Amino acid sequence: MFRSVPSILLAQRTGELELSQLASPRTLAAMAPSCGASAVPYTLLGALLSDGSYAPSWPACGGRAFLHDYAQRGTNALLWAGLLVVTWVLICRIAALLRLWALGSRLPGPPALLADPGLAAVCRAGGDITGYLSKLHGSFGPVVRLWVGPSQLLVSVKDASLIKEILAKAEDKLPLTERTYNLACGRLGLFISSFEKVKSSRELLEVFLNEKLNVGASASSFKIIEAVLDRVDYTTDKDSLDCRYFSQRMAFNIIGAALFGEVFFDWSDAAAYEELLMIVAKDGCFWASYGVPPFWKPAYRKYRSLCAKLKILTEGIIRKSIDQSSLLRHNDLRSCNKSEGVVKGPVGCTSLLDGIISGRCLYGAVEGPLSSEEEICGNIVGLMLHGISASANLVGSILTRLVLYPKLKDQLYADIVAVCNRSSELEVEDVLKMQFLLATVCESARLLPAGPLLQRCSTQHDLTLKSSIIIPARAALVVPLHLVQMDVSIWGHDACKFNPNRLLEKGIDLGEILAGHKGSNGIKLFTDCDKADSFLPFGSGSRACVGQKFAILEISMLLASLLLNYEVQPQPALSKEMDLAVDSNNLLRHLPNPKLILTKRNI
Ligand code: HEM
Repeated sequence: MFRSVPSILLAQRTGELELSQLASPRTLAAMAPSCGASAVPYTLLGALLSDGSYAPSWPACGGRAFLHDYAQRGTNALLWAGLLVVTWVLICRIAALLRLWALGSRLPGPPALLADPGLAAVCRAGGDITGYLSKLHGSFGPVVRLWVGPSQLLVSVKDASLIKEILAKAEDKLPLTERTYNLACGRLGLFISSFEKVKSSRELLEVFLNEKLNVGASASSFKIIEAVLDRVDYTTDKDSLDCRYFSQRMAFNIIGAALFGEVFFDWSDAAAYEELLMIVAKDGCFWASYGVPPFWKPAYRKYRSLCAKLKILTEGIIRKSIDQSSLLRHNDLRSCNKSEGVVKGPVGCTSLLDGIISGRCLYGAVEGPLSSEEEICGNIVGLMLHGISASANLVGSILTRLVLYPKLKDQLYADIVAVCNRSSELEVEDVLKMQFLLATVCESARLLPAGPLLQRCSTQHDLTLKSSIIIPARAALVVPLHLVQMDVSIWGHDACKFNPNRLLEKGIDLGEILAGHKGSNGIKLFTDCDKADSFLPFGSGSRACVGQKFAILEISMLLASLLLNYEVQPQPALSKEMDLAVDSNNLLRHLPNPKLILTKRNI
């Protein structure tokens, strides 16, 4: 058998070498008598520590052989180490895959093929995932597993108590969600997969969002809503407004003003920013679904350049907002010094951004999750993307109902007028008393969740549920929101019907619940456990929406101001189309996009 070069050299040193064992002419050359009899050191350390007895031939001959051999051995060692690492990674991957298959196949679901053909067909046709999951839950029960690919397991859960447990235990978001936000926003501390990493950013944001709704801030909150209404854009069509576009404008201005303060209203790039945000929000998930970013595709490169523009515009408005806040703070300081000598704390923040910056310091003097400038910019873009699309969706559905059901509009108007004192300005406390209005916003959110599936996962650990079901780590957990929030066994025979009164239970004060809510785990609006666990438009548990209270109250404030100041009607020509959207049981078959006419009320 061949011997390795090191063993030959070792043999050479010990004098046991036989010529027949020489492996190559190069080794022979290395051992030629002309190189002198002194032994070549075996290691580099040996060479350095040697007494120099081989010096006459080193480096001319033995030295070269030694270096050659040393390089060869070094390369071999590196290759071996690399091979061992790759083998180890592969073994771990295969073990994890086998484990996933073993645990996954214990869950009920269609026969385990590597990728479920039914789901693939539904996705290819851009079809109804909820309908497909509904059929599977009918056949397999409240927990169903599906193979999306050989290493991708999807587990859908429909039972109220299991959902509660899962949403509390599965603390991570799907890596795809993080990739989507990262692609669009750059580095950010919110919306990322790992709960551990997002925890403190969530808490900080919640504090500032709730602070915006503080009693002291209430007047300025309504000023924002009034400014938003003043900006209702009649330029495209003076007589009517496209409902979807109007809702988007409202949401854009509310979230923008909350984040950047009133400077947002004078921003000349606002329209371009809104357009960019909408494009980026639409395509983000598609591009993030590529495992390797498709740099070779011109459409992808265009998307990246739009994201870069979005970032530049965001940095611009952040700078404006910071300038305005420092000016205001400077003026405040001067007036405070003159009057009482007291300086305002972060409660006096003019915008959410101002709050975030003064709470954590923009320039990294305080280390923390929201401390880097880049991260603040990323978080702001993320909040704009998520907040605007989710809020616009909800505002749009409520406005549609207002024009579809004139009775609802009258009821809401009566509720608003009964509470507010026309002689003084509206305040947040007033809205907290408008029970029917709050119930309308929440019931609309129940019927039209922001997306069809609530998604979670546990990236590190398997989830063991009380019912001894084990869900393997990294499986995508989904809750089909339409099925759960319109489940007849929980919500009654009128589960699909719009009925705000279901939230107005005896002894329940929605305003009190909302005002008292401080945590970040979701608000409990129902006393019935199953209903509370199945009401998930804002999610629930460890990753529940931190903007829930803010969104419900801001949207209620917007509607209160809108209905108080304007008469909202559908465009007459479209009334027939509206009728077609509602069936004989008064159920909305699909959400149309009506044109609205707003007429200023004579107050
Ligand atoms: C009608 C409006 C909104 C709806 C329907 C909505 C809905 C949701 C939903 C379903 C989630 C995922 C929850 C879960 O996985 O359990 C979420 C997360 C989140 N929402 Fe909202 N949201 C709205 C408005 C807002 C606003 C206005 C903000 C802030 C300005 C906000 C901030 C967040 C944040 C930061 C998260 C991520 C939490 C995390 O990853 O830990 N949301 N939202």
